[in-house]
Amino acid sequence: MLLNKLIGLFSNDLSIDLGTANTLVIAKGHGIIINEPSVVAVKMEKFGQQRVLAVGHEAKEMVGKTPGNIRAIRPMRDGVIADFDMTEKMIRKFIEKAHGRSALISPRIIICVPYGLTQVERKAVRESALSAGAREVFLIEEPMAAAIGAGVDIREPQGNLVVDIGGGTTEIGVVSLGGLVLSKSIRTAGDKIDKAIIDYVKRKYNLLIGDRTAEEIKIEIGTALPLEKRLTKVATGRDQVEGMLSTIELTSDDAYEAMKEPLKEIAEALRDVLEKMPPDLAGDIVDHGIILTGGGALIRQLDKFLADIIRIPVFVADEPLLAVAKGTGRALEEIDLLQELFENE
Ligand SMILES: Nc1ncnc2c1ncn2[C@@H]1O[C@H](COP(=O)(O)OP(=O)(O)OP(=O)(O)O)[C@@H](O)[C@H]1O
Repeated sequence: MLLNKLIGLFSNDLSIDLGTANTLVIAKGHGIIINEPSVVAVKMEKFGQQRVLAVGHEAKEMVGKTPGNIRAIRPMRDGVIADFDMTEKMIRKFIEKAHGRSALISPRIIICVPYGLTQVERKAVRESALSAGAREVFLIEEPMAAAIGAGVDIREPQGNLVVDIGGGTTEIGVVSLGGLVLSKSIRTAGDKIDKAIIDYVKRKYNLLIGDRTAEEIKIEIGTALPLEKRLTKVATGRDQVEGMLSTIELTSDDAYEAMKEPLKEIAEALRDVLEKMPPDLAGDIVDHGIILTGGGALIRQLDKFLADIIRIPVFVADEPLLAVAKGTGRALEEIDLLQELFENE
C-alpha cells in the first residue's frame, strides 16, 4: 500500500471515459485534459493497410467529407466495439496524447466501459491500454461511474437509480453499497434518436439529411414534449424526388414527432427496471428520485416526460455530459480505496 502510494506520486495516473460518442481523459490532480469525439480518421494504403491520420475533433471534422481513400471511423457503435483494431488505436492515441513522455513511471489507468461489453471486448480494451504503456488497468462500468459523477455516495446502503443516455446506449443502473444491484442497457440513445430524425425528415419532406445535420436538429430544437414557444432550424439535404440540394425549415414540433418513438423505448426500459426493483430499495428511489446523466439528459423536457410516465421525480445531473468522466475521475482520486469495485484480472 505504502509503496503503491509512493509510486503514485511519480506517475500520472489517468482515467478514461471511453464513450461511443465522446472520449474524455482525466489526469489525477489535473481534471479533464482531453474531451474529444470517439472518431478515428484512417487512410487506406496499399495491400489493405490502414494508417491512422487523426483522432478526436480533427477526425470528426472529416466525417462525411472525406475523399475516397480516407475514412472516418467511429470504432465504438451502439455501445459495443464495432472495430477492435481501431478502438485499440484510438485508445493508444488518446493515452499518448494525455501521457506524453513526461512521467517517470507508467500510469495506472481506470477505463470506464459500457455495461454491455463482452469479456472479449473488455480484454481488448485492457490490452490496448497496457500496450499503450499502462502499468495497471482497471475497468469500471458506466452506470457506476455515472452514479459517482452525479454525486451519489455509492458505498451508502441506499438505492440510487441513474439513467445514463449516451450516444450508443442508455444504461440504467441501481447502485447500492458499492455494487450494481440491478441494471439494464439498451441500444436506444443519441445515435438512434438521430436516425429517427433522418427517417422522419425523409418520410415527411422527401429530404435526405446527414448524421451531423440530424444531431444538430436534435440539439438545437429537439424536445421530448411539445414546447410552448416553438423553436425552428433550417436544414439542408438532398431532395429525394429531384435529386437536388434543398433547404427546409423544421420546427420543434417536427423534432418532437421524430424523437417520440426512441424516447418511448427509453421510458419503457426504465419502467422495466422499476418493476424489477427489490422492494427495500424501491422506497429509496421514490424518496430520492431518478438522476439523468449523459448527453441525452440535455434533451428538452425529458425529465418531465419521464416523470409523467413513471410518476417518480426525475432530475438532470449537473453537467450531465461530464458525469461519467467526473465519476471515473473521482474513482481515480480514491483508487486505493475503491480498488475492490474495479475489475482487474
Ligand atoms: N444538448 C444536447 N441535447 C441532446 N442531445 C445531446 C446534447 N448534447 C449532446 N447530446 C448527445 O449526447 C450523446 C453523447 O453523450 P455522451 O457523451 O454522454 O455519450 P457517450 O458516453 O460517448 O456514449 P455511450 O454512453 O453510449 O458510450 C450524443 O448522441 C449527442 O448527440
